[in-house]
Amino acid sequence: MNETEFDSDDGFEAIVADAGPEERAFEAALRPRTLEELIGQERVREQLSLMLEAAVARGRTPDHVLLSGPPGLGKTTIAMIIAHQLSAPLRITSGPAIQHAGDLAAILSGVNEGDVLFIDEIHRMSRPAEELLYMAMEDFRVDVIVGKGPGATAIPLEIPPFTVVGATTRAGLLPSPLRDRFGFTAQLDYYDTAELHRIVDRSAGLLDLEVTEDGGREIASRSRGTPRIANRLLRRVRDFAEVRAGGVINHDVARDALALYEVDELGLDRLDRAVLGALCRSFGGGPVGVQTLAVAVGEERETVEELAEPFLVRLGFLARTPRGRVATAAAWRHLGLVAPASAAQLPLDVE
Ligand SMILES: Nc1ncnc2c1ncn2[C@@H]1O[C@H](COP(=O)(O)OP(=O)(O)OP(=O)(O)O)[C@@H](O)[C@H]1O
Ligand SMILES: [Mg+2]
Repeated sequence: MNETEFDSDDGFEAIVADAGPEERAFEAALRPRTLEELIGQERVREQLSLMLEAAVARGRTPDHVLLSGPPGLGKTTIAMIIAHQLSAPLRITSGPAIQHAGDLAAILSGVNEGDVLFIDEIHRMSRPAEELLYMAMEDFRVDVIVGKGPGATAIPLEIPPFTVVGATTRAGLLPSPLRDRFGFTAQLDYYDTAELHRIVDRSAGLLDLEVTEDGGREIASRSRGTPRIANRLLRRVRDFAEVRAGGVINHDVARDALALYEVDELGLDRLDRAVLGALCRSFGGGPVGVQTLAVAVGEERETVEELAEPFLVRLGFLARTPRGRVATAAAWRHLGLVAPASAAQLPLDVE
């Protein structure tokens, strides 16, 4: 095992980790405000634009919208755009904040006609709240149960027509009665390098940065198909360019800055490489249980499962098999190691 690669006391600043307040403000500043400003996701953009325009023309509230897809692809951004295009107020809540049906009833009783109610992480609502929500979405009327036991009474609550925009990273976890109440579902996909390049250029423009063509492409190609990561990398490269390179972001500056931050040419960060490194060097390429793997890199199991593995799986470097995690021959190659003859080749028989 190469200790220096991940045996460090400053922990992993995973490039996909949750943002702090400063990062969130930066993100908010770069959010496209209209459908025209949104880059990529052509089909979703066109479908939404049609639906919203039709609703406005008819003077009706549009269908409820469900946005699903991995983190950082634009769900919150699109929810805000929907309200903006409708010139409607946006009310924001989230699944974890709605644990009792009463929490939702309180929100619904404050809804005005035409409001857009954004429910982030909608798959994390409680069951009773989910049931109340889909009744509200369908009939614009719910019975709120007041009191308990034999004395409980149902008080009908009329809700003016409104639009729910739900966002989820796990559409599969939504019960189908709830999923069925959404007239429009958009599945967001990873962005290609050309789209990410346009996003980098747009952000650079907003931040008044000079980024050359090859500099922008270098950042885009290390962004893991994800706009949020493209913006994050741009931010780090900006610091480097300002302090060490006179401000201009060209190919070499982008490459050197990202090398400094340990983001490699495929976008793997230190955590990703630590996981792959442990898998290959300490466990001979697996199979090894995820818990054992997590201990080997000094991280929580959830961190490995949620932050590192999805991308490694997407790249075809790691497979989740019934017997544990397995490194593929491509993973060995990426680490500059010689794959043993037994190393898994894709496609694998997995789960
Ligand atoms: N299509 C796009 N064009 C330009 N920028 C985008 C696009 N999609 C996302 N972004 C940028 O990426 C950042 C993250 O997007 P957003 O917050 O909407 O992601 P999300 O899908 O809601 O993520 P999460 O699941 O973590 O909530 C935003 O700051 C936004 O500026
Ligand atoms: Mg979001």
